[in-house]
Amino acid sequence: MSADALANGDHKKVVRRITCVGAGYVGGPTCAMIANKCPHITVTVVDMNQAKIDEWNSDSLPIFEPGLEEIVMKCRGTNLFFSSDVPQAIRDADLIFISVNTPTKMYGKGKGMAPDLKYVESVARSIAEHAEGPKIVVEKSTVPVKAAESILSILRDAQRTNNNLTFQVLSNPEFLAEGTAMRDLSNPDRVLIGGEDSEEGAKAVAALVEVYESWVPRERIITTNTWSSELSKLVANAFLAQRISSINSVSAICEATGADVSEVAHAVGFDTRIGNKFLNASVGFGGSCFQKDVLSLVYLCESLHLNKAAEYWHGVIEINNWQRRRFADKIVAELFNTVAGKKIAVFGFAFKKNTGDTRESSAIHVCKHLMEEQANLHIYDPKVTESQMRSELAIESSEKNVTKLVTVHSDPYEAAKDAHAVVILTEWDEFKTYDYSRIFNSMVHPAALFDGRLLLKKKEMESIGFRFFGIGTAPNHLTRVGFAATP
Ligand SMILES: NC(=O)c1ccc[n+]([C@@H]2O[C@H](COP(=O)([O-])OP(=O)(O)OC[C@H]3O[C@@H](n4cnc5c(N)ncnc54)[C@H](O)[C@@H]3O)[C@@H](O)[C@H]2O)c1
Ligand SMILES: O=c1ccn([C@@H]2O[C@H](COP(=O)(O)OP(=O)(O)O[C@H]3O[C@H](CO)[C@@H](O)[C@H](O)[C@H]3O)[C@@H](O)[C@H]2O)c(=O)[nH]1
Repeated sequence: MSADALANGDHKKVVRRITCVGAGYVGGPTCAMIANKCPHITVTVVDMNQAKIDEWNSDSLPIFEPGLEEIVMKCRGTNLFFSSDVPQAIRDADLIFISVNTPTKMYGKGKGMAPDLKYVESVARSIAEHAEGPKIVVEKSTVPVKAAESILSILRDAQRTNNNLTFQVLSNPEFLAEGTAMRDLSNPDRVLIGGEDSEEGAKAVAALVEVYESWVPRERIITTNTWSSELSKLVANAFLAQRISSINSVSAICEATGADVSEVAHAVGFDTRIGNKFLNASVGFGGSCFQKDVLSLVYLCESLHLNKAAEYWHGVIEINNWQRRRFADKIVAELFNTVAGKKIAVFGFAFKKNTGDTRESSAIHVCKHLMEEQANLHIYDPKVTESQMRSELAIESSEKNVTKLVTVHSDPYEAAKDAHAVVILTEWDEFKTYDYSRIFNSMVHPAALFDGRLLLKKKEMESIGFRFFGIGTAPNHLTRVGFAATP
């Protein structure tokens, strides 16, 4: 983009070259979508991880997302490029997305709560070092409120020594969910763009709006001030996570009373003010975002001395941890209070279906508790690799324990053979299609089935012969009419 174009507000098709720093779950799919929808824009995705860039340039992409491969294969080499030459990509770009990871900080002040912004800062410094002309810099990473101010301070410092440089920093958080990333990107509920409350800020916002307008209806593109945009991302994730913790807390009430959590969710969700989405009780939410972003919100509240608000949001995490633990404890209790030396088949290790991502997966936590009880775990997941499972579990346990207690299978029937129990931890659709009579017949009896995702029908499984335990599903003696639950 020429300096004149930005200064004159001549933003029509001024964004011709986009660079995205960070070729991960967000950077890769988002840029593939932009390249596909905007043939007039050249999109370059860069990463400091050369191996990852090599994978993006190969036939075996580093992440699995339905529909991603087709688009990458179509656009790669035409207007979509993957490179590790960060300085060159910065020099070439009109607009730069910062799409790097912002994990929970594991050291120093804010340890275990605050997001670690060192990667975001290092990108800001690279832009300051290598930019030769005006740039629109866009926070795509999830960051705390006011992060744009820090980025701008670094960039403005570079302006002091180079008059050709002008920078605008926008917030454009990403709302895609893994497993449905391409669908979410091509048909988003909304695109959110926050910018500086100034003429230059408005021009930069308009330039980014124009990029999205190539495929997103204008009324779904929301523009706000920078801080509202940054905060909205954290709040959206906190609300979603809160819904899951709410229904999970209800699942415990159901198990103790004879109510059924699926029926309660169905009845409650019929109220249009409440809505029926995101009310699936589970073994707890996982993924790289919910826990991290709720903790970031809690940390923000604490930093602002809003302790009641901090406590409120922290409850969402506490319920999630409680739910995971409750489920693991239930398995041990129902297997006659000991799982030591028993074979337990685990179906599912990814944090949700249709992804190979295991970050913060509830499966890790449940497996960890079972390993502490010396269970022999036989794990099957359709997408997660053996090395990925082993390295996740080694962080929580020890490599020695993992070697001793964990076997990974490529066939679910083999995983279940001679097992005392099958435990379902991810909502993969294929788990609904298995021949459970065959599985039951191959197991040690009495054979138990623990459904942490409410995928299977209790009555059907019981008629096969399983002792069945589903999240939010009461034992049979509680569901009989005439039973009075004791508070
Ligand atoms: N994963 C999701 O579904 C999702 C959805 C919405 C928002 N987000 C947010 O988007 C951001 C990115 O998440 P992600 O899941 O794509 O992360 P990721 O870990 O998959 O990818 C981040 C990439 O950035 C690279 N990187 C880090 N610092 C760099 C630097 N200085 N120069 C070049 N490359 C660098 C890393 O090597 C890595 O490949 C996070 O803030 C996250 O909270 C994630
Ligand atoms: O009713 C539900 C819905 C989800 N989950 C679990 O919640 C976790 C997160 O699921 P989901 O939100 O679908 O996936 P993510 O990829 O983590 O996406 C969330 O986090 C992203 C990163 O910030 C946001 O962009 C998305 O909008 C937001 O949905 C997974 O473990 C799911 O199994 C439930 O237990 N019950």
